[in-house]
Amino acid sequence: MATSTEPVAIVCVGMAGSGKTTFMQRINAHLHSKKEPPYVVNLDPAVRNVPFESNIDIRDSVNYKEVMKQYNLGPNGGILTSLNLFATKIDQILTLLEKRTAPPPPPEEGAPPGSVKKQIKNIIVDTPGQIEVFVWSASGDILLGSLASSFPTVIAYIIDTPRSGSTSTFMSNMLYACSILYKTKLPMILVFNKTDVKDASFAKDWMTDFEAFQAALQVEEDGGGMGGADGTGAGFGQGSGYMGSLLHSMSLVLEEFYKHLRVVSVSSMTGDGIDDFFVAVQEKKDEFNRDYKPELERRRKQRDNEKEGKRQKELGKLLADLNMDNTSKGKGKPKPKPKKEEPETISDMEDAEDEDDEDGGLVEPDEEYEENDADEDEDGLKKRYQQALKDEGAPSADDFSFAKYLHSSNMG
Ligand SMILES: Nc1nc2c(ncn2[C@@H]2O[C@H](COP(=O)(O)OP(=O)(O)OP(=O)(O)O)[C@@H](O)[C@H]2O)c(=O)[nH]1
Repeated sequence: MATSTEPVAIVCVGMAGSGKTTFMQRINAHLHSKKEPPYVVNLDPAVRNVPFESNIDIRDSVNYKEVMKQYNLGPNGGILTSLNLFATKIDQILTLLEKRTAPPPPPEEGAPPGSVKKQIKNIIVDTPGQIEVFVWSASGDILLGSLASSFPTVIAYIIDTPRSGSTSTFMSNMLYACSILYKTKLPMILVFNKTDVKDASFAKDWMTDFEAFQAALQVEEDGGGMGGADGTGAGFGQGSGYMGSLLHSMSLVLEEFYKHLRVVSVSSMTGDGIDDFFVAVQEKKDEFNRDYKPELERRRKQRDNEKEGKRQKELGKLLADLNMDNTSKGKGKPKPKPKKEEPETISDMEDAEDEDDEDGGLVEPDEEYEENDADEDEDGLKKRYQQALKDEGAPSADDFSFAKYLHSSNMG
């Protein structure tokens, strides 16, 4: 059962330049000032300098430049492959996180009050600016999924407020956030950053008041511009009715999506709004435990059942290959192997080799196998197979003797 001391994982996601790293630095400093130092994880392999100390840094285990050189990749491929390599260590990472965030042992008698260790309550995670590389990759899935299966996990989507000033750039950002929410299926906080440059109240209004968004849209249409790259609304679309009606429809569609979000405005530069952000984290943590966790557990159970079904199927196939199933029971001899035609061409030969490979290296039982088999109890054999097919736990002594038995019968 969830407790309020249970650590929460905050994953910072956002477009390049939105201020993720500066925001990470700010919340890190904030937590330190509250004497609640967080556990810091950096998942951006391409970042040059991180202005804070990380407890786990992807760059310590994967050299992004080397990965690019070795696999002949571009920058995005390099980040993706680095994340893939890092994701293979997820078990070790989780073990470490669980160990570090566990409640400390009770203090020894007479220990000075300052020496008592505090439990880590926040894990903060920085991600690459190439959102799609992280959110839409298998490794991102593994990293986020594993984190969420161990800790309440919250996505902080960082938005560059000054660059979201026009209705179209604002809408693009919201659609991106929407896709992340549906892909990760984790609670999300929208963090409007850089509010020292531009106040985010306009964005809050647009999200809560449909009329306000429509009015802004009208002003932009009348002004003949539908949002330029600078976020000011100049230069793109030139007031085309198409853009206006698309944005209008989008705002209606997104109304439902907005209800699931918590919005905060902060300045990573000045520290404004950071307290608000942590209130939002607490709310979303409770929401995770209430709504998301049962769904996660349901999905995990479903996956386990599917895995078990597959395992049983494999077992059936294996026994059928060895002619150990009920249909062959009592018949004594395994089915004779059909005589293969001599290959006439190279491709025939390759096909024949492929067919052999499909057996997974298992050869048909021969006469000697059959003799050995007579002594072998079928049920016992099934059990041993089941044991061998289990993907967890160390192999038993039985497994080794059975492997030896299989090996010798194949060699015979
Ligand atoms: N004025 C202002 N500038 C900010 C704020 N937060 C970040 N910046 C600036 O925005 C720029 C980008 O910030 P970063 O923290 O490097 O952004 P990022 O999202 O980590 O960028 P990538 O690492 O490329 O993904 C830097 O020049 C920061 O100084 C803020 O709250 N206010």
